[in-house]
Amino acid sequence: MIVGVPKEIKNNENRVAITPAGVAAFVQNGHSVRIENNAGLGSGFTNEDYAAQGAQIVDTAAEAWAVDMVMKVKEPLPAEYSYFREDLILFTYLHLAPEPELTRALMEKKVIAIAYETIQLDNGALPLLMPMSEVAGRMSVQIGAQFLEKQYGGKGVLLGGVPGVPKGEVVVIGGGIVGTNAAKMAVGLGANVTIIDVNADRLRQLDDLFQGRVQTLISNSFNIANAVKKADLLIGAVLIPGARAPRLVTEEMVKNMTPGSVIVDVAIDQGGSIETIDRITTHDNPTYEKHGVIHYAVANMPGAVARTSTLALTNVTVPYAVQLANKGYAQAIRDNKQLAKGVNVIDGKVSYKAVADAHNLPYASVEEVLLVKN
Ligand SMILES: NC(=O)C1=CN([C@@H]2O[C@H](COP(=O)(O)OP(=O)(O)OC[C@H]3O[C@@H](n4cnc5c(N)ncnc54)[C@H](O)[C@@H]3O)[C@@H](O)[C@H]2O)C=CC1
Ligand SMILES: CC(=O)C(=O)O
Repeated sequence: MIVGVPKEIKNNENRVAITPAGVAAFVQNGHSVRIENNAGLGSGFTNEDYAAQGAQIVDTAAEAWAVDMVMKVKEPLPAEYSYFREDLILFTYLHLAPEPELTRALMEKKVIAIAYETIQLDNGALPLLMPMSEVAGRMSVQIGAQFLEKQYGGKGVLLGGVPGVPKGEVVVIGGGIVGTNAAKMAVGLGANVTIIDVNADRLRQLDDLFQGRVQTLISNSFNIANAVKKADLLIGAVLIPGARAPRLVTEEMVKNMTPGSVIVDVAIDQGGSIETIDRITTHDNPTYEKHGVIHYAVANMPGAVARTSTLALTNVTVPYAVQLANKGYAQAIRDNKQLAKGVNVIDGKVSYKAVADAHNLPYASVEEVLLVKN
């Protein structure tokens, strides 16, 4: 199989879908890899590093897309839709629930679209989302701390406080991977931390993990309203796999926050969990202000720490990609239930229920589609 790796084109997206070690893994398994010129530079990998492992460096995105399987980091942008074609395997983050146009384009061109973020283990874990959630969770607190500084428009609160002065209040909604990593950083800085989750068992685990150093609260609108009101830094970290994020924080709740507070909605890639977040922001222009509160809604946070993120991401994606290349997509999906959960669009049909529901489209299970197709 020929595997292609285009250069990422999203704003300040410095990650790349493969490292030289990944090229070596494909080549050892008898495959060829085409990498777009300088695709790895943002993560510290040169053309020569890739070529030394047997990759072919190509000058244009078109050449990197003219392959059997494309590996990317972020969802394709409209400028890339023209590269879609029937039976192309696309392996990347897709986040289709808030992306009707991309969903339609993948369906129309009958791309086999496999989303990193919905590959799921039997215990419910999302192994290809996890490393980027670890990164974004940790970043959310350092970003929030920065925007709380006066020169960035914040209220001038130091999250850890100092002796004799109240600590900052950090409220995290969603106690999964992002939420836990955010809480670790916030506790480390000495802030008062509240974690809100809908899953009482998860709250028990967090209470154990943090040994009573965080306040846990069950998720309901009463608890959320009270917690949001006192938050200096509010972090949105909820997820229902594949689905549009639930809007848990209303505009009224945001109006009750004190001016200069900061919201970092990490869940923006699934459409966002805060009512006043009405746009995706970029690393170039990461915030806007509404009701006196700073809103941060960057959908590719890990792109800013690309060296760490590329290594962490490719550690987990490449083994699945090698399975797809070795067996072909149909056999790989049949053999691996976890990988099958990643298939969001196949043969023009939506094969992930939450995505079909988000767009009011018919759903067809991947097994059904494969039976008819082959
Ligand atoms: N903006 C960015 O650059 C990045 C965004 N993300 C996104 O962050 C979000 C969170 O990801 P993970 O932590 O990995 O997910 P996760 O599945 O580990 O955690 C989500 C948590 O949300 C909780 N939850 C669900 N509904 C809830 C409700 N109504 N109230 C309170 N809690 C609720 C779940 O019980 C779970 O504990 C996802 O949308 C993910 O794609 C991840 C990495 C980078
Ligand atoms: C998860 C995701 O979309 C990202 O890392 O950019």
